[in-house]
Amino acid sequence: MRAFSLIDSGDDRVAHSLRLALIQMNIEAGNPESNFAKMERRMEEVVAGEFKPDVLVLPEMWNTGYALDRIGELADPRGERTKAVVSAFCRKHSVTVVAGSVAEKRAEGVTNTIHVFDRSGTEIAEYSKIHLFRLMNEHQHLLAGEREGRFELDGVPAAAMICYDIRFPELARKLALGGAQILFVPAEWPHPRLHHWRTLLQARAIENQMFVVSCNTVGESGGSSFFGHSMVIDPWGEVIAEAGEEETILRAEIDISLVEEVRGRIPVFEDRRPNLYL
Ligand SMILES: NC(=O)CCC(=O)C(=O)O
Repeated sequence: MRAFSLIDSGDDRVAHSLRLALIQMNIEAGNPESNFAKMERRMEEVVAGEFKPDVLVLPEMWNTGYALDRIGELADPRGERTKAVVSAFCRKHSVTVVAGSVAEKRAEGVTNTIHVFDRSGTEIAEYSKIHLFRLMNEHQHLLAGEREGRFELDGVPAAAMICYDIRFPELARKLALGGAQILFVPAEWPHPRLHHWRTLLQARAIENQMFVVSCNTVGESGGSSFFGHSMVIDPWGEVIAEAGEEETILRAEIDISLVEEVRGRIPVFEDRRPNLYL
């Protein structure tokens, strides 16, 4: 029995509700071995519990953390280790995974990249962070992505942004205009900007009338203190689940039909006048 309800429309089975599990973890900067081992343990713990998730969400740069000085030697070559581990996990447990982001070594440089896998373990999307965060020196060590990240999870149109990307509302709006109903946001966002994090995430949900699912890290590293507060926000802007500042698994079930309902109540997309301000 699948964990979510489905509407059958020929072969196109559309999920109505999705069960989400967000792995809010303390990442050891500069230690991919330890981070892979811990993440694999956490993922197994999540699916072994009573709450059977449809989608697992992992945080930003979970393989290396912000060990940017050594990122070239630490990053996962072409993301191969990440892909092998997560794809096998999806196949084994028939779950989808938004595999946070990992530092990935490519011929041109190191990217901060999300891989998304469906229930069969097939990679269905890849997105590399397009806005690099100067305050944490990303621009000196990482290569920016050049395209947006969209995909479908169990028939639900979705998209991804990474951390600092949420400060760019025009990207979220473009993804929503393209049909996204859930926005996934892996992050590694530190104090003292908790109020920015909460406000920006809620604003992206309210203005685009979509779910926002953000998975942050916790712990201290490189002089930064990552505060957690992973969140699941509905299209009305209500926070339906929020973690504290400790390692945890944040679980929530979302009803996708709420997107249509909210978009029907306040028809923001129909009322836009882009010819006046774009
Ligand atoms: N890892 C990041 O992109 C951090 C972004 C951040 O902290 C911000 O304030 O923006």
